[in-house]
Amino acid sequence: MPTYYKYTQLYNFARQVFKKIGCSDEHAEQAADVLISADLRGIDSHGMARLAGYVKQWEIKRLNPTPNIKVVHETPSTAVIDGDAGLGLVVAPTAMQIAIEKAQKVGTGWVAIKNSGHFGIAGYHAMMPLRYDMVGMTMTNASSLVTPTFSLDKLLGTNPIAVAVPTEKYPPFVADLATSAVAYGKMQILQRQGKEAPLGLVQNEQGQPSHNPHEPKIGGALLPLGSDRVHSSHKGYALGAIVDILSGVLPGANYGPWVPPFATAGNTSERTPPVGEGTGHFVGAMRIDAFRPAQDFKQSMDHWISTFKEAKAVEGKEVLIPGEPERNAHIERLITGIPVLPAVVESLEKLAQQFDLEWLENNKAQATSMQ
Ligand SMILES: NC(=O)c1ccc[n+]([C@@H]2O[C@H](COP(=O)([O-])OP(=O)(O)OC[C@H]3O[C@@H](n4cnc5c(N)ncnc54)[C@H](O)[C@@H]3O)[C@@H](O)[C@H]2O)c1
Ligand SMILES: O=C(O)C[C@H](O)C(=O)O
Repeated sequence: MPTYYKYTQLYNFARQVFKKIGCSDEHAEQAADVLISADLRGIDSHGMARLAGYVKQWEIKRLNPTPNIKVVHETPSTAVIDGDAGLGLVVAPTAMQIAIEKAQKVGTGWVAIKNSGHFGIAGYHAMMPLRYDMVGMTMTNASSLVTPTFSLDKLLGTNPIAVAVPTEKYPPFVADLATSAVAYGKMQILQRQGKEAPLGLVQNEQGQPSHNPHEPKIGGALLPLGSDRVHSSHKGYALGAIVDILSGVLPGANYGPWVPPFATAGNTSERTPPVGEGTGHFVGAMRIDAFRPAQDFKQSMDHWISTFKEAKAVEGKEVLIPGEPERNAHIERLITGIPVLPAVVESLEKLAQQFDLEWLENNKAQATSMQ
């Protein structure tokens, strides 16, 4: 059974932990905001559940809490950023801010990032340009846990893509998804719950279908989006490869199996020597009015959304717009609080002890009253 916490409690706890590892106030707030947005949006795989993983990165000296994030190459519409081994949770929003400023000046901004780390949910960064009437796009490579179609080798990360599009009266369109059949974080949730994985998400060491959510740690792997060749895993493989090339090869970050493992990832071995610097991301912002008056576009987007919402649904189901489930979770969790599984509570309790924070003791009572 999960325990429910107010998002402000979790946000403050995460912020304090980031400060304890040496982050500035500004960086700690930014990093905590990305994590808590994941939990609020119902993406339990990438919120507070990952906090201990970022601390672990710092403990093994893979994370610089005081990075000098700088532009190392640029044109009016593009830049390459060196994240100085900082938290991806901070480096990616910094890069997106630069992309937005470029788009404000010349219509679009594209920023490739090297020497960064795990950036949390791609959707957070992709949504940043929305308030400027811009389309946002984000992607990142990640620890290699995914096989290319027909392979036994884990050469790709779960490499997510997110695209956020502004609207007039409807909530924005926000597609935010791993290019693997499932994000590894969802396997971690099954591991915490002691549950099996449905077939089609992982394969075992021999490349056979498996129900074991631990497979990526014991010689097996995650499958690309599509699961197998018959069901179009070659397209998931291609999408994951595109993300890896733009995020890794383009800026000079590591790519493929050289992407450094995130501390809690299934694949813990690091392939050396590296072929680039750290983990890579790619972000972009496109000003709508560089193409068409923003108001016209947003009205058409509303029409697009209403058309899809009105589509005839199969019995007992509803057609959803990408971003809708997360927005519904956000509204609900502001009221109910955020459910945290026992294994995650335990990891947070350990952090509280490690950093001499009193958070969990104080909040258990309040948490109970929210259920
Ligand atoms: N930082 C990293 O290295 C990394 C790697 C992989 C994934 N992630 C993050 O993990 C999170 C989860 O990814 P995932 O692939 O498990 O997500 P998912 O499989 O839950 O898919 C989510 C997307 O599908 C949409 N969606 C869900 N149901 C829908 C429906 N019925 N109709 C229309 N759209 C629907 C959602 O709105 C969302 O855009 C994402 O936020 C992603 O960015 C991060
Ligand atoms: O956990 C990782 O290494 C990548 C990502 O966050 C995922 O959940 O797939």
